[in-house]
Amino acid sequence: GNRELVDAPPPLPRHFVLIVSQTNLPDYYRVWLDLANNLTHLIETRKLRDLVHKMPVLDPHLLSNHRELRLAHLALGFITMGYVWQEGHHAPAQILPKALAWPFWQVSCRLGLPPILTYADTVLANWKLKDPSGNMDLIFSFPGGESCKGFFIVSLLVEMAASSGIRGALEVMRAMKISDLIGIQKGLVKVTQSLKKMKETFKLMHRKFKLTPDNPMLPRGLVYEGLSDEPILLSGGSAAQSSAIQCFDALLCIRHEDETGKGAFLTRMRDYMPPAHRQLIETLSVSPSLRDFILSHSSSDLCQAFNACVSALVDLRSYHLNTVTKYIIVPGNQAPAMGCPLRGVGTVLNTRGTGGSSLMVFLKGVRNATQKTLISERQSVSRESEM
Ligand code: HEM
Repeated sequence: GNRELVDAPPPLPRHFVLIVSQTNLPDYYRVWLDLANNLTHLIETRKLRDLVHKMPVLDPHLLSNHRELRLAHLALGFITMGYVWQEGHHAPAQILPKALAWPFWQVSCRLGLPPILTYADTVLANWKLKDPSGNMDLIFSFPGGESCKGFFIVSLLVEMAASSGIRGALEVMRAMKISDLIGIQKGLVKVTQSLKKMKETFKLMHRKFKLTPDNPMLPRGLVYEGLSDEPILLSGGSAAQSSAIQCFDALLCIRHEDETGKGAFLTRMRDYMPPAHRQLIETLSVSPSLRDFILSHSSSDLCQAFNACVSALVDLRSYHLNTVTKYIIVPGNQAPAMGCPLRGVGTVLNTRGTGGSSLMVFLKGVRNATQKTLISERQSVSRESEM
């Protein structure tokens, strides 16, 4: 099972095992699932584009619920990525045929997601249980075999480790409303533990997973036939679209806005998240500031709990930075042209030609902004003396 991929997969929480993922659509959509299920083979034998050209334009109206829509988005997103990149880096498709573009667009509108493969597709919606003991498998895969699978499954395990932290964040907000200092502290401890678990889980990412998570150049974007004559530029799936980390940033009042555009990039990534996730981040961001609350209540326990939480997020980002260095920046460790195409049709941060320096500046900037949110002894003491 997943044991081949990861050293010691953590057991799945019970509530997770009880969720059965959607893997089927009404029979009318069989052609989508046939293509998506055989994607690796169809890309490797270069048959996918021809089959897409023969595909009928299906009406997405028979998709009746959220889960079917998410599965359809995932399938159409995979087929789209395969279609665009079938011939490799140097010959990406510029026009998405109507049989793909039209239903993908409609499904995306109903979900409030962009018509491109997102992190919410490849990581959050692309798993199924392989056996009752909780081993997971992907629903759809790209060429790139175990690397591709390992990358998605480990990302999913990291997200699962974040779930108790999201609950902790909500507990903090609730406790703050009624000035329950112990409640805030308990919630923060939960978030800290979750961030530590995320980092531990992240370590399951093997160096042998070779992939290109950055976006290759498709500077002119993609024309969605029948929908827009102008090419549309969208970002590729990236863990920067993970809503969990942005929720923690919002809770801990970590601000990334500055002249380098980091904040704008991270805010833009919210457009690639499911609307309910985006909404939660926005609600947390406009809530009264937890940091100011803590500064105004001279409780050293609370200060410590807050700082432990921020430090755990700094640690997670430092670990991520090191991983990125090993995967992307270190020369000679470039992924093969047709690795795992977790790619978009626009550029996010151009790592090519700069030796990855702009990427490192970005990631370090994000980490440093996190660090700056720590409450220093001087700040807490000066507030105390004001009181
Ligand atoms: C080998 C594994 C990974 C690599 C090579 C990698 C690479 C990158 C790159 C290149 C970026 C810059 C933004 C972009 O180009 O889209 C980024 C950002 C980001 N990644 Fe990863 N990533 C990996 C795994 C993960 C995992 C498992 C997570 C956890 C969910 C994660 C969370 C993030 C976040 C939150 C950002 C936005 C910057 C921030 O908020 O700190 N990454 N990553």
